[in-house]
Amino acid sequence: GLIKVYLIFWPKSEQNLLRTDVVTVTPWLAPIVWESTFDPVLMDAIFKPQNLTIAATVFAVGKYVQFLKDFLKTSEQFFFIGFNVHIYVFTDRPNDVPKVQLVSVRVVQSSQRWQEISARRMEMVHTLLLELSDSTHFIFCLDVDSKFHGRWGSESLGELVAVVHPGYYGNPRSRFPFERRTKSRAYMAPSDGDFYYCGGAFGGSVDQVLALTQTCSKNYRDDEKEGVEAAWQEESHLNRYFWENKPSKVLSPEYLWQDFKPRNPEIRIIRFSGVIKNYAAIRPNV
Ligand SMILES: CC(=O)N[C@H]1[C@@H](OP(=O)(O)OP(=O)(O)OC[C@H]2O[C@@H](n3ccc(=O)[nH]c3=O)[C@H](O)[C@@H]2O)O[C@H](CO)[C@H](O)[C@@H]1O
Ligand SMILES: [Mn+2]
Repeated sequence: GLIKVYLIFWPKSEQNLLRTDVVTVTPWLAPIVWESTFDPVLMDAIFKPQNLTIAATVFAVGKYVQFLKDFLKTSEQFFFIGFNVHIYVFTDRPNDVPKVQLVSVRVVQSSQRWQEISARRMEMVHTLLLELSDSTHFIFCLDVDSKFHGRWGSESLGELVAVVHPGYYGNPRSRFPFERRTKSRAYMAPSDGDFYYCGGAFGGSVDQVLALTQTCSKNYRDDEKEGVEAAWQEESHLNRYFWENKPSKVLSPEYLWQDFKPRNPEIRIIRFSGVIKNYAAIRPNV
């Protein structure tokens, strides 16, 4: 009797599975994943027998192909080790894609504007997912200008998964860079919003990400027809989507840090991080 009650309150190692310095659950009871809130061995023991296939999409258009080598190399070290992983690389320079197993290359058009390259990812991911729905269980859509530095695994799986943007999580909600103009379909009122999520990493089940990419790409296109481009392109539409459709799991900024930022004390591990880059040298426009 007593010992079982004790175990319910203090599973396994009480020091390890407890974080009191950060918020670990949302007001709609979705977990927020931080180091030491989960047991990686236990998570893998639950998910590995399910024989899941995990897809990741990454766009490397124009000069961004230079980031592929490190992205792919580090994904082999840290991303869903021991799972069936398939990476889909979208590029206009297929000959520059490093030869790595389980990578598929899809040729896409470039654009004169980085904003369009970034924003059009949504509809291309949507098209891909229509083909993958039978063979793939979960998908993550990731920025290419980044490297893995630590485990990113089964603890991140969920129906609809958002990553808290590393740049704003200490700010009051009113300072989140949501789209504030009512003429955009990404509009968020001053009191709206839970977290500010990043466009550089999100995911979920194939069905959920199909719905997300359909809505976000349609809203981006419909805005475009009216001459409107949201403040942070698809990231703005993504944030509006997650406001209306709450993520079932939220990943902490451990899952997308930025190399130029000093590591805050609550960040005990950096799993994935954007590299420092010279925007003027690599983007088609500034
Ligand atoms: C940390 C984070 O969440 N970053 C977001 C932020 O970007 P960043 O400043 O990190 O944007 P970025 O330059 O990495 O562009 C986003 C992604 O688009 C692709 N790309 C872009 C330009 C190009 O010439 N070729 C190319 O392939 C590439 O996969 C890149 O990783 O703002 C962007 C604005 O829309 C996106 O929301 C990014 O996801
Ligand atoms: Mn990026």
